[in-house]
Amino acid sequence: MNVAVLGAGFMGHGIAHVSALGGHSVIVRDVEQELVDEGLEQIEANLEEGIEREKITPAEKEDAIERLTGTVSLEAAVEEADLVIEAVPERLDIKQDVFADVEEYAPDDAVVATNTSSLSVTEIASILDDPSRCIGLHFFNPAHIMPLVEIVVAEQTSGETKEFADHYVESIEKTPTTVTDVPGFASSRLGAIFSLEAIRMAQEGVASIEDIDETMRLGYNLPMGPIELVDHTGIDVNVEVMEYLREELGERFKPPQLLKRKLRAGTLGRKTGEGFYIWEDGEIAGVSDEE
Ligand SMILES: NC(=O)c1ccc[n+]([C@@H]2O[C@H](COP(=O)([O-])OP(=O)(O)OC[C@H]3O[C@@H](n4cnc5c(N)ncnc54)[C@H](O)[C@@H]3O)[C@@H](O)[C@H]2O)c1
Repeated sequence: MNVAVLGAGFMGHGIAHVSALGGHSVIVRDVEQELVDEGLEQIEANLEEGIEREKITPAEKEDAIERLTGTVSLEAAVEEADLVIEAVPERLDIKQDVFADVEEYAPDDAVVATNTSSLSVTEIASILDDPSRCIGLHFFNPAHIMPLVEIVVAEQTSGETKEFADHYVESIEKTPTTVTDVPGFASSRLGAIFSLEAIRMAQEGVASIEDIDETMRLGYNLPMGPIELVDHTGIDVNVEVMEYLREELGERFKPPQLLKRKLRAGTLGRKTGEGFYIWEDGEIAGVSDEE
């Protein structure tokens, strides 16, 4: 199928990567050519790493690269799409603007999916003339490695759209879970509360961020501690998710001051090289001294 991925950032390039490896023709769209190019370069680097780790063969990499193109034109990206997946910033107005444009240029029967981690899919879909073709496809970061896709069924989603989404997730060899469209779905709601409490504990001096993360890694057999996870997924994205959950579900989701300070300073975690930790080449290289 033809897949259009809108946004070539962290999630967008990962979704494009797995879609191309799954045998689909993929067009990635971002607002500037430089961002498109960076996304495509990142996919190539991640595919190369896949070869080094013996997850894919060099031929699979070449085939995936051949199926991938990039553009800054929304029309060119979606005009022949069977499936459009948006991975633009986590703001209702931006996502709705994007969907309104998609409806103008995409075929009438294209499925329109959002990778929102917390917004209401039902509300995003409401901008469409035909919201029955909208669904949530919630990938996890990094999308080319994480095996789960939460399929979020909006109030308006048709059975046909859900079936199409199941089929797509299967084609990219991910495991789907299905959730109804409630704030934070199953994953972000629980994940946010976990990270929030960890940051509050660091703020109160209960333990260092490294010790909090180490405790959860070793004590609960997690691959990553809850504060490291915030750096990994992006402090800006986390604050937006927490603010939304706070509005919908209550004060227990209020972002801690320490997290907001980092947002204001522009130290957003792995993607800017510093958050709670210092990051070099995607790995933790130390702890930020701004604690
Ligand atoms: N980062 C995560 O861990 C994670 C996990 C799951 C879901 N998500 C969700 O995925 C979405 C994207 O997050 P991200 O971390 O990839 O953000 P990001 O900032 O890395 O990427 C967003 C990209 O969208 C581009 N963009 C902005 N407006 C656009 C438009 N109109 N058309 C096309 N591109 C546009 C930006 O230039 C940027 O490159 C958000 O909804 C987020 O909640 C994020």
